[in-house]
Amino acid sequence: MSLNKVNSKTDILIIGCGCIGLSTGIVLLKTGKYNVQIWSRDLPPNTTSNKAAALWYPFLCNPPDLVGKWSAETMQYFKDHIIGDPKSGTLIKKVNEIFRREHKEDPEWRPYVQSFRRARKDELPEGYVDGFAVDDGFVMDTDMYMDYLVQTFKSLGGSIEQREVEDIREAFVHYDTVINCTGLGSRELFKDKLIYPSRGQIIVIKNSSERSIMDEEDHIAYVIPRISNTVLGGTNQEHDYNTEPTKQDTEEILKRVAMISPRFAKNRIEIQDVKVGLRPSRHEIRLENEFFEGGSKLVVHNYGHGGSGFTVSWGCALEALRVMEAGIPNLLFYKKQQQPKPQSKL
Ligand SMILES: Cc1cc2nc3c(=O)[nH]c(=O)nc-3n(C[C@H](O)[C@H](O)[C@H](O)COP(=O)(O)OP(=O)(O)OC[C@H]3O[C@@H](n4cnc5c(N)ncnc54)[C@H](O)[C@@H]3O)c2cc1C
Ligand SMILES: O=C(O)C(=O)CO
Repeated sequence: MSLNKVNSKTDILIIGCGCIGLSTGIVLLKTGKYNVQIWSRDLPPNTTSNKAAALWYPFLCNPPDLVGKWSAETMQYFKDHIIGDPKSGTLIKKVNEIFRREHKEDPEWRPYVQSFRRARKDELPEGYVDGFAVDDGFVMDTDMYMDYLVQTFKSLGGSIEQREVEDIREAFVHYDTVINCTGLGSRELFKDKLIYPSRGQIIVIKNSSERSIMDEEDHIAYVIPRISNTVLGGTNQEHDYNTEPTKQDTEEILKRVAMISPRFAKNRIEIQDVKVGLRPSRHEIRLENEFFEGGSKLVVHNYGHGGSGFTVSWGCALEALRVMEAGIPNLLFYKKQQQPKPQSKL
C-alpha cells in the first residue's frame, strides 16, 4: 500500500473549513508538494470564523510565547501576501488596548511585535489612564476575507466537499495524513474535553471608526472598523452553547462601548446585524502529530485558537506544515520503505 500519491504529490485531507483549515490548506498547496482536499460539515459563511470581528490582536489564546510568535508571523504573512489585495477585505488599522488602571507590564507577546508601543495620553478616552498601541494592526471584513480564502484555496487546486466526519477512520479509508482543523468539533471527533465554547456576541453597525479600540480589563468592550461597516463587542461566556443573540447582551455591549468611544454614546447607532459565535477555547492551542492505526495513519492537530484564530492563523498554518513534514517520515509505510532490502541469497 503506497502513500496516497497522485501526480507524484502526496494527498492530504484537511477536516474543517474555517480560517484555520483554509489558511493551512493554502500554505500546503503553495509548496507544490501536496494535493489538498477539505471535508467540512459547515462551509463559509456558516462557520465560527464568519462570526468573528475580526482584528489582528492576541486575545483569549495560549500559550503566550507561541501565540506571540505565531501572531507576529501572521502579521508578516498578511503584509507579504494579503493586505495589498483589495479582494481580501483587509485594512491596516491602528489598534489601541486601553486600561482604567496603570498597567506596568507589557503584554507577553510584546517581544515578537516590533511595532508595539505604549499608548499616548491623547489616545485614551476619559477614565482610562494607560494603554497599548500597534500602529500596523489590521482588520478583516470577515465574510469578505473568508470568501477570499476559499477562492485562493480553490485557485491553487484545492477542493472542498461538504461532509461531516463522525469517526476519523472514515478519513483513513482514503488518506494516510489528515490535518484536524475542526475547532470546537474536536470535542466530539477526538473526544478532547479540554476544548469548550466561549460565547461571543457582536453588533454590526453602519457607522465607521478610525481605529480599533478595546478594553478587556474587567469586561470586554471593543470597536472594530471594517471596510463596509464597524463591529461592536463583545461577550465571553464560557461553556455557553447558545448561538442566538440576546437583547440583554446587545444593550450591555452598547453601554460598554459608549465608555470607550464616547462618539457612539452621542450619535445614533444604526444596527445592521447582531451575531453570535462560539470561540474554540482551550488552555492552549493543540498543534501536534498523533499517530493512529499502529503508526500507519497520521493526524496533525491544529485547533483550540480561542479568540485569536485570525491573529495566529498563518503562523499556525506554517507550523502545521513543519509538524506534518516531521511526522510523515515516521509513517509505517515510509519506515518500511527505508529498511534495507534483504540481500538475495544467490
Ligand atoms: C464574536 C467573536 C469575535 C472574534 N473576533 C476575533 C478577532 O477579532 N480576531 C481573531 O483573531 N479571532 C477572533 N475570534 C476567534 C476566531 O473566530 C476563532 O479563533 C476562529 O474562527 C477559529 O477558527 P477555526 O477554523 O479553528 O474554527 P471554525 O471557524 O469553527 O471552523 C471549524 C470547521 O470545522 C468544521 N467541523 C467541525 N467538526 C467537524 C466534523 N466532525 N466533520 C467535519 N467538519 C467539522 C466546521 O464545520 C467548521 O467548518 C472571534 C470569535 C468570536 C466568536
Ligand atoms: O471577541 C473576540 O474573540 C476578539 O478577538 C475580539 O477582539
